[in-house]
Amino acid sequence: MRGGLVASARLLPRPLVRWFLQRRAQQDINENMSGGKKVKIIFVLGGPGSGKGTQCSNIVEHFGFIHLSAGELLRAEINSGSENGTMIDTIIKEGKIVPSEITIKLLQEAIIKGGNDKYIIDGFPRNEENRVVFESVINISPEFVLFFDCSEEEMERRLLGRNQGRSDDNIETIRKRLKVFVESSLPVIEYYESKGMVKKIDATKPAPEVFEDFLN
Ligand SMILES: Nc1ncnc2c1ncn2[C@@H]1O[C@H](COP(=O)(O)OP(=O)(O)O)[C@@H](O)[C@H]1O
Ligand SMILES: O=c1ccn([C@@H]2O[C@H](COP(=O)(O)OP(=O)(O)O)[C@@H](O)[C@H]2O)c(=O)[nH]1
Ligand SMILES: [Mg+2]
Repeated sequence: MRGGLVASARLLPRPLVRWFLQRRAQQDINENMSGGKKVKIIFVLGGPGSGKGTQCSNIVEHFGFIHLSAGELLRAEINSGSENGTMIDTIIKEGKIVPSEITIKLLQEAIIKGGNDKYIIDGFPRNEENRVVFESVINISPEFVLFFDCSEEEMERRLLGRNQGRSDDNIETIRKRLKVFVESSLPVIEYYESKGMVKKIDATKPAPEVFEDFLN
């Protein structure tokens, strides 16, 4: 039966399948919110190595947010041995951006599982398509967007010293990630800037000072 459904879904036009999945996602999030407060989100953006993860840990310690790192969710998906794992692994090693549907589904599941009303989403949306699909599927606008602004030399230096055994923290992939950040992620920040939603922070400073600037 399930196989039959999957086979029929393959025969349907992609826009129709996408519409159906969006309806399902909105329903799920709405059910999660029913009886509770409206879910609030903050996006945390910045180049690779700008300190997003470090500052998100500080923020959750001081405020009652749940920290969702899109990159961590994707790495967990690889490690779970899911059917998409190999594809995600290849994309991350190449420094490219995973298809929106995959990342958004993982974020949606994490929001529902979190059962909280405040989420800080780290490293997403990474391109305009991510942003548009998230808006239409999840239907929540961020309260504001934090942008950790850091020089490329400093980001490169930090990533080479991160030492977390990541397959993408090597000079070749780092250079590709920096290029993808400029070409695909900066336009997302510019979009939110045009709406007056960005809090930009100088992230080249030492981590405690960056957090101080966030608090002010
Ligand atoms: N302000 C900072 N100054 C120096 N090193 C930092 C700073 N913030 C983070 N780091 C270090 O740089 C590396 C990348 O930080 P991380 O928070 O993982 O960045 P991102 O999530 O943006 O890639 C880590 O090793 C971290 O300890
Ligand atoms: O929404 C996302 C977030 C991450 N990634 C992939 O996961 C990698 C690592 O992301 P993460 O945010 O963990 O890296 P960071 O910027 O923190 O170093 C990225 O380079 C992308 O290949 C992605 O495709 N979509
Ligand atoms: Mg990170």
